[in-house]
Formats: sequence, C-alpha cells, structure tokens
Amino acid sequence: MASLSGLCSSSPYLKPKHDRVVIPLFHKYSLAFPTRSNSCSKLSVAGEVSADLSKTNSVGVLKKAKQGGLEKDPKALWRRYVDWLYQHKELGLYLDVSRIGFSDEFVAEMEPRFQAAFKAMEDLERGAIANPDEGRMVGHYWLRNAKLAPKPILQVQIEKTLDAVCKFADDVISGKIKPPSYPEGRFTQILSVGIGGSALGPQFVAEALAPDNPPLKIRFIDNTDPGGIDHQVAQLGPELASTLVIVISKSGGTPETRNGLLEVQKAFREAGLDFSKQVLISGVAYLHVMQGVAITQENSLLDNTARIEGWVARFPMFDWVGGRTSEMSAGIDIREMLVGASMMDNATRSRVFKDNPAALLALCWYWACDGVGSKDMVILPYKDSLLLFSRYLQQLVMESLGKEFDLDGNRVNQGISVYGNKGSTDQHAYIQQLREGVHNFFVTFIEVLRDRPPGHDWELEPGVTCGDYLFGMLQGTRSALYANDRESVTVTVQEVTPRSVGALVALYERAVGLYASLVNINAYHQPGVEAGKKAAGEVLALQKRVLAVLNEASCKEPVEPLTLEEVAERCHAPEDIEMIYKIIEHMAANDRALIAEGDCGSPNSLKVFLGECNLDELYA
Ligand SMILES: O=P(O)(O)OC[C@H]1O[C@](O)(CO)[C@@H](O)[C@@H]1O
Repeated sequence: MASLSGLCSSSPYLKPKHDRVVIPLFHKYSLAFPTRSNSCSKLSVAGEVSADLSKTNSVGVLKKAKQGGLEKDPKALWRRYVDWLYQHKELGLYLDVSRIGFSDEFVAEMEPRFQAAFKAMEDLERGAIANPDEGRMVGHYWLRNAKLAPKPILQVQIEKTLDAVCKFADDVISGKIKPPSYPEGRFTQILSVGIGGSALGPQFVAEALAPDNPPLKIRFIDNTDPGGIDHQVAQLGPELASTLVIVISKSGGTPETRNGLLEVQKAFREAGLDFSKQVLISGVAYLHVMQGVAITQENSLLDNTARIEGWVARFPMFDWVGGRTSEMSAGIDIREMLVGASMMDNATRSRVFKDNPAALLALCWYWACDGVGSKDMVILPYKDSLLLFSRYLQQLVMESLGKEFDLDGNRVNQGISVYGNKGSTDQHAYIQQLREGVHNFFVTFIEVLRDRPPGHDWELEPGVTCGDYLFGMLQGTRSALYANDRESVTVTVQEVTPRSVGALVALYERAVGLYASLVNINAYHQPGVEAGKKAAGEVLALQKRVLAVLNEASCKEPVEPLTLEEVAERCHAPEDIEMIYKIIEHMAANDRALIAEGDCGSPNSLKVFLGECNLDELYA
C-alpha cells in the first residue's frame, strides 16, 4: 500500500504526532476504500494510471488528517506563512493560505485531481462544451483576452462590442448623446434594471469603483418589488428626464427585469416624458438614440421586439457568458478591469499548484469544506468599498457550485454557502459567533493595504491613523479566530482599483471553475433557479383563475361572496387551497379582493368577493 510518510517529514506542519494517514493515490488501491461509485472518473489525470479520485470519498481521510489540529507554534506558523505565500508581483496581490490547516498528504492526494481540473479548464478555454447540460461553451475568459476565443468571429464580436460600449459611455459622459427631453443638458443619472448577475456585478463594481462625484450617479432596480421600484423612481424625481436607463438581461426574458422595465416605462409616461423617445430598451443590447441601453443576448424575446421597432445599435451579451460571470461584459469601466482580470487569468492557468492562486483557493475550500460544503465561506473585506463583494460572490459561488447532481448523474447536493459584509463592522455583528460559537465556517479576509490616497492620511492619535485601527482589527480578528481553531484565507491587494477588482473577480471565477472540477459538477448552469421561475409562473396562473372565479361570483345579483373551499372548488384546484388562501390574502391587503366575512387570521371564516364586476373578463 503506498505510504506517504516521505512527504510528512519535510513538512514543518506535519509533526510526528500525526498518525500516518495512507491515502490511495491510484485506482488500483482505491478499491480498499469505499468510493461513491465504481464508475471510472471522467477526468483524465496525469500519470500512467487513471485515478478515480473524483469519486474517492476523501472526507473520511480528511477528517482523520484533521484530527491533529492546527499548527499553533509561532515559528512553525511563520515558516508555513512564508512557504505557502502566493504573490502576484505585477498586480501587487497576495494570497495567504497558511491559516488553513491542509496537510502535505492532502496536497499530494489532490495533485492528480488538480491536474485533471487544469486540463478541464484548458479545454474550456479552447471552446469545449463545458456546460454540457445546456450544450454551451463557457467563454467569460475570452472577454478579457479575445485572442483566446476559439473562432475569429467571436474575437471580432468581443473586440467590437468593447469598443462600442466604451465609445457609448464616452459619448454619454461628454454630452454627445443627450437626453431627448433635455437637449440642452446631459445625462445625470443611470438607472440600471436587472437581477442576479445582471445586477450584482454592476452593483459590486459601482460600489467599489465609482468616484465620489461620478459624472452620472447610478441606482439599481434589481427586484420586482413595487415599493423598491417606487423608491428608486421617487429618488430620481425631476432627474428622471436626464436619466439613462440600462436594462441588463442576458436571456431578455427574466420576469423581474421585464417588470422593472414596464414599471419604469409607466413612470416615464406619468412624468410626461415621451418614453418612445427616452427609450428604455430591454432585450438585446440596443443603443437607442435617446435614453435607454440594454445588454443581453441576441435573438432574445425582447431583442425581436426591439428589432421590430427598429433600434439604432446593439451590445450583445453572448450565450457563452453566464450571468454570474458577465461582470466583464459590456457596461462598466471595463478596459482596466479587463487588464487586471487578464493578468490574473494568466496566473491561474499555471499547472504549478503553488503558482496558481485559484488552485490554492480551491484547495483551501475543499479542505475546509471536506469537498461537500460542510462549512460556510464567510467573506470579510476590511474595506467599505468592497461591501458588495460578498453578495457578488454569493451568486458566483452558490449558483455555480450549489448543484443536485454531478456530471455522472450522482445525487451530490453540492455547494458552499457564502455570506459576509465588511470588517471591522461585522465584528460588532456576528464575529462573536464565529469566534466562540458553532464552528461551521472558514473566513476569507480581503485586505486592502492603502488606506487613503497619498498625502490624505492623518494621525488621530500619536503614530496611529484610522486605517491602522482597521488593519489592527483585521489582524486581531484573524489571530483570535485562528487561536480558537477557526481557519481563514487572506487575499491582499494594494488598493481598490479597476485592475485589482478585475483581478479579484477573475481569481474567484477561476477558483469556482477549478473547485467544480474537483467535485465533478457543472458550474455553468442553474437548473434550480429555473425550477423557481416555473413555480412562480404556476402561482400567477392560479391567481388568474382565482380572479376569474371571484369575478364571476361578483357579477351576480346579489354579489355572492365565496369561501376558500368554494373558490378552490371552482378553480378545480382543491389541493391548492393554501396557495389560494395566500393569493386572496395578498389581494385583500392590496384592496384587490374584499373580505365580506371573517378575517385572514381564521382562514375558514373567510368569505371574499371583488369590489367590482369586470364584464369583459366575465365574457372573455
Ligand atoms: O440576465 P438574465 O437572463 O436576466 O438573468 C438574470 C439572472 O438569473 C439567472 O439566470 C438565474 O439566477 C442568473 O444566472 C442571472 O444572472
């Protein structure tokens, strides 16, 4: 049986006190250990024997390896810090994984799997169908280096779109493109309508990179909540006339985004603004002469609508760019971000494990979460401008990794839960539990070294600045957590710039892709969300039936208030009585159904009808 004892002695981390853990590295030994399935791995690995390590259940092995606890000797820790420190010199980015307790045996065990993951990633970048469930390529890396695109036409499209977007942005800021109802002025506001990756990316980047006094202030409608939409429109006030509305929807068919579009169109009408001139375009990215831009996939539902109405220009979002990885597509301060992302992409192509920060991150995730999501990923940027990084990563990580089946059809219910906010603020919120409570997480600190632009700093007490406190809080929290065996990773950047933000996005996009290979799942589809969308459609269809039944009863002389059972029966949906009750409760709360008897607290006492009879509906 292969033993790895030789690897142990060289590592200061693995001291003799650890039991020798023997890990089968090659297929012929794996039969000694239970595997999830006997099917050979689809992943081809380096070396003469293909391993089915993608199925080896290494959780048990991991647990055994972890029993030794974390290294606490300061000198040994320092050696580990130095030994594992990753630095991207040009980007000024560091990755410290020393506070994650993976063992040398574990790294050795994972090596073949990483080589397989690297190979899968290289195939992906060459245009393989890396999203097999949707039969799509995965090409967000091409957005920052168009030469990587597998077809010349794609390279041209990427480069042309980038140029067109940058020119459009310049023309808006310079006032060359003006608000139609405000010809003497220029655009002063941006209202972005989109959801999921079509909102979180722009929101994260706007929060991280927008200057204190931007040429256009940006606000977001990222939900179908009428109150939220009204609030954003109300805050625009008279500036609605000089608001550039951007609708982002890759599919062009997301209900929440469509509703945002319709609601904003209505607001324009009510403000006496000729919406057809202050175009808010949803669907394919069309640059209308007037007041709207949209970014999404060509030939979408809305694209065809827009094409029929004849639009001036278009910014396509490609079908091989997933929503959660569309950060680098049209619409944001892109060139510098692309440079940072491209530099990080080059680094994360390395097959030399220690030179690949994304591989290091993926290794830490696998170790900390046992490859099954057993711990949550807490994202703690100690920088206000990176406030939304955790929300951005929540979608990137959880929508990519949170999958029911693996690529071989095994039910795995994979994923890593992500949450966070910012430090040191969160030290006054949930860090108490992290330090002393349930140990179900590992932390990712995001450290930004530059506190203020040069010459703008000052000491609030002799020798100490406000930023020193922030630095001290980060380091103190990291030490306090580790002292109580709470593991963490620290990503350090010099300052928050388009280049460092681009690099961070690219780092995590690659880490997610590599981790997905390690756990053998498709990171590039989101079937679970489609299920939710479908269920929402069924609720709305039932609501239509409820309204029709109530309308019929309300058109009678005298009006016939109905009980829930009667409504359910007439909808031919007795099994949906609870949903019918919820629908009626929501309608009554919005004065769209009237309660003749009883109240919603006693569902069986209810008798409801509609305030008015809609004869058109009745005879429809
Ligand atoms: O950009 P679209 O097509 O409107 O989709 C919005 C979001 O919905 C999803 O498709 C599902 O959540 C995300 O992947 C995407 O970012």
